[in-house]
Parts: sequence; structure tokens; C-alpha cells
Amino acid sequence: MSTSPAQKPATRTPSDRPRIALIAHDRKKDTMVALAREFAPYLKTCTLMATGTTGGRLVDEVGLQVERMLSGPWGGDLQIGARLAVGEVDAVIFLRDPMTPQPHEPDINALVRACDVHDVPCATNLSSARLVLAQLLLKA
Ligand SMILES: O=C(CO)COP(=O)(O)O
Repeated sequence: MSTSPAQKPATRTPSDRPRIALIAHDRKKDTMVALAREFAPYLKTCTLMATGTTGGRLVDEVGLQVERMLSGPWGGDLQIGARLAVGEVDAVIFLRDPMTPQPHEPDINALVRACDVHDVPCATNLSSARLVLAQLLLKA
């Protein structure tokens, strides 16, 4: 039934620019904006996508070009998960709020699971996000 996680689907679209998904829960959005400012010169060289509200803040407050999906509770995490499943996302920065229950917890779990299934780096806190971005920057 299952195939190897390393096996990428035929629809995989290679890209020269790293494709990074940026997502933050409400109480982590200020942290995401600060992180994006810190890495703005690098992020400007990437193809970025984000859930709706996070993306709006990154556009307005950091000046990044971001493809905005639906807001998380309306399916944005699932949209990013679907892109990821066909090989169109190289890394996910997902600053989750572990202290606040989310109405769309199943969607959040589905996205993080998709990262594990497809072996895509997924940073869910600030320290790991910095490590992932610093490593990507080294390879740039
Ligand atoms: O809820 C989210 C992720 O699960 C984030 O969605 P927004 O960026 O639209 O707030």
C-alpha cells in the first residue's frame, strides 16, 4: 500500500528558488514578522507562500512578496499541505502556539504529518526556524 517517503510524485516541479511556506498562529505572528525581518534579504530571494493572515502581515510589514492562501481555519494549512505533497514546498516555518487550542487542529496535524511523510523540513518554533533558515542561507 505505502510507498517510500523518498519517492516523489511525477508531478514534482523543480525550482531554482527555495520554496518556503510561512505560517504563524495569532500569538506568534509578531515573532514571525521579527523573524522575517531578520532574514528579509534571504527571503526576498525565495518563493514564499503563507496562510492568509500571516501572509498579509509579511507583505504589509516586511515588504515580502508572498502567495497568500486561505486563512488557516478556512483551509490554508491544507492548501499548503497539498502543495507540499506534490513536491512544491522545500521548507515550512510554522510557528505554532502550543498554549491555545485551535479549531482546525486536524488541519495543522495534517500539514505537519505531510512534512514527515515527504521529509520536508518543518520548524515549529523560533529556534528551529532560525536554524532552518540559516542552513538554507548557507546553501544559497
Ligand atoms: O491558523 C493558522 C495556521 O494553522 C494561520 O492562519 P493565518 O495566517 O490565516 O492566521
